[in-house]
Amino acid sequence: MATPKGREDSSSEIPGHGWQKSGACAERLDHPERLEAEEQVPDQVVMWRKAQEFFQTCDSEGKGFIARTDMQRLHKELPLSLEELEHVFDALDADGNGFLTPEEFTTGFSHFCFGQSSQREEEAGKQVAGQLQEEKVYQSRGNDGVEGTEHDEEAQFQVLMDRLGAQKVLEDESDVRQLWLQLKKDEPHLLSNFEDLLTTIFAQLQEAHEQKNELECALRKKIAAYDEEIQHLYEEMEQQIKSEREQFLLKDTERFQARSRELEKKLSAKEQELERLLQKQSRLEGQCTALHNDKHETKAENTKLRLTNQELARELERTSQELQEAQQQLESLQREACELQQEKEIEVYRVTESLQREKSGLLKQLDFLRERNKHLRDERDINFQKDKAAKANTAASKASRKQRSGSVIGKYVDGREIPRSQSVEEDETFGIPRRRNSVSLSAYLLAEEELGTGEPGAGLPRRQALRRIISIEEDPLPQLLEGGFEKPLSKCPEEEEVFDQGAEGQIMAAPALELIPTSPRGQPVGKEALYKEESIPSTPDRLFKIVFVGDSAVGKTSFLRRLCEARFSPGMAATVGIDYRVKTVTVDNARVALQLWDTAGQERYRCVTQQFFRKADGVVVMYDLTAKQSFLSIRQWLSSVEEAVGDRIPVLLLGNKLDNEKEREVPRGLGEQLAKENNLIFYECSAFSGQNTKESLLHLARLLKEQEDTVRKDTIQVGPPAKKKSCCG
Ligand SMILES: Nc1nc2c(ncn2[C@@H]2O[C@H](COP(=O)(O)OP(=O)(O)OP(=O)(O)O)[C@@H](O)[C@H]2O)c(=O)[nH]1
Ligand SMILES: [Ca+2]
Ligand SMILES: [Mg+2]
Repeated sequence: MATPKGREDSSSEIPGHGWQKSGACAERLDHPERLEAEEQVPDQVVMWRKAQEFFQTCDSEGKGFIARTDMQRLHKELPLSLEELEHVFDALDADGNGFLTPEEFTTGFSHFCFGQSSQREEEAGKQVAGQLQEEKVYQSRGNDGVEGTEHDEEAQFQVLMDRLGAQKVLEDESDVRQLWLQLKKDEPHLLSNFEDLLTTIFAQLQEAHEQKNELECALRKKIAAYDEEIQHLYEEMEQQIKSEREQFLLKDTERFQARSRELEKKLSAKEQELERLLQKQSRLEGQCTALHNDKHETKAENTKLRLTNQELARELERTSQELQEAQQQLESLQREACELQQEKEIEVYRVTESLQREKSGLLKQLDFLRERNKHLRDERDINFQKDKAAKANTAASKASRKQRSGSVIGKYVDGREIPRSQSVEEDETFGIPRRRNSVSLSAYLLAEEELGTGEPGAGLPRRQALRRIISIEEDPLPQLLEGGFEKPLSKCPEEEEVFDQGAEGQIMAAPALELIPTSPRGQPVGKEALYKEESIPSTPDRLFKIVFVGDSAVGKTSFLRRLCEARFSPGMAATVGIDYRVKTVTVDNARVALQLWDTAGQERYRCVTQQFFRKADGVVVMYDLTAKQSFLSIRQWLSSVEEAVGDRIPVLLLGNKLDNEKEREVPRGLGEQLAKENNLIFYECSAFSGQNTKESLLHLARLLKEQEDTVRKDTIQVGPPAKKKSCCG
């Protein structure tokens, strides 16, 4: 729509509800000098005013913006259809948010107007150019005629189209050409309107097109911006994602690393566990193989043991059979031994009987001879006797001070003086243990000795020697106990003289009998002592043989005398060969008979004493604690005992003469140490005072009894419990 050239000035402020001074207009108002410059151009201000009126028309509620529906109100004001108004709204809504701000409205409107006017100027220029062209064309056409007319119309139409710039907006011009030509023919007066309309439309279209282009380019820009933004955002997003991812990866890596570390730890733990399990498995396998081998070995051992067991069982069976046979033989032998023993005893009693008869015969003869003697005795004899008695006393006292001569008993040991009793020969024949039989022999022998003063040594008259038979102290025979001998004994004390065939062969009258210590009953003290202890003599439960050894003069004989007769005789004669006593003691309610063998300490009798060790059950080794040499010989005695009997029998070490403390040469500790080294029983004692004489021997007797009990237990354990049977019934 061509707008009037004239311009109105509008110097008035445009009050606006929401109106902004925008763009050029705002500039004009701020700079009035410009306004003059522009008074020449009032159109735009008019347009501006128009625009303001339109905006207010649309924004009747005064919201400050126009919505689509408000735009419809312009329908009355403007010759535009609703669609066109829509187009216009879209064209004006630069930011496409569905609302028109005052800026968008005025910008769009002024654009439209200004664009129009500039366009118009352009168009005007073009028009002029177009007219010029037409004139030319017309000039040229003028030459062509009718054809030329159509051609002209076409050209006109083309010119019009060109002028309108339809090429840009119209794809197909045929309809318009047709309409134009139609109008040109039918209604040429409308042609200008039509052309105007076309112009407007084309302008608008063009504008729309431009706007569209602008929009497109704005859009493109926007899009570009958006794209850029999106790109930017995208990049940011990318960055973020990347950083996120990196973080995530980092975290993930860390987590992964942590996890992998954890897993590594777990793995290493598992590996260690596995290692341990493998070791354990190998150990267990080792144990298993070891057990397996053990099992085999055990099996093999088991079979071996089973076989051994079977062999042992057979062996045991055989042994028990042999044991039974041995026991039967033992029983038969014991029976035989008992029978033999009884025969022996009967024999012994018979011999004793015969001996007694002989003795009583001899005694009678003796008495008879004495009677005779008494009558025959003259003064010479009496003088001689006195001299002899005096000499004998001095000799006896000298003898006890100097080396002593053999004991009385020793004379008999040579066998020269007394025929060996039959029983002794028989004993050797039957090999029966000599103990019992040696009792009869030695009882006989002892009886000899006892008859004297009890002081062997200075020769005892034969008479007293004989009397000793009467007082058989050990194991008195039953009929003897009927007191068959008391009578001759009681007679003995009046008899002072007894001949004695000493080992040296000299005959000496015995000193007056008053020397002989006798008990009130006129018996030698020893016998009484014996009775005291054995109120009711009975067969002892046990019988042990004990041998006394030690250097000469240590006090063996004195010890035995103290023990058996409870008395001490100073100035004892040295023992010759062997001497023997029996002492019965009670140990733990058992009666134990001790055969005490007294040996001679002097070197020259060593061979005799040696042979007596063989059958010993126990040995007593004695030294004199006032004579060091006698202690030094103990080791020698011990070795000869060991040689003879080994170390299987108990040995009692006695340090004698404890009463003589002031002359002690051997300290107690030495004796204890020696005893400890050789596992001996040790006591210090005194035959003189009797200290420790019984205790030491009781200790030895108890040890012997315990040893025998142990041996018995073992024997009984081996075979079936044999019936308990004493040998002599
Ligand atoms: N002080 C004292 N003297 C004693 C003791 N025991 C013996 N005697 C004396 O020592 C001397 C020797 O005594 P015997 O008993 O004959 O010695 P032994 O060991 O029998 O000597 P042999 O028969 O030669 O082996 C005698 O003079 C005794 O009186 C004692 O305990 N104390
Ligand atoms: Ca808008
Ligand atoms: Mg002696």
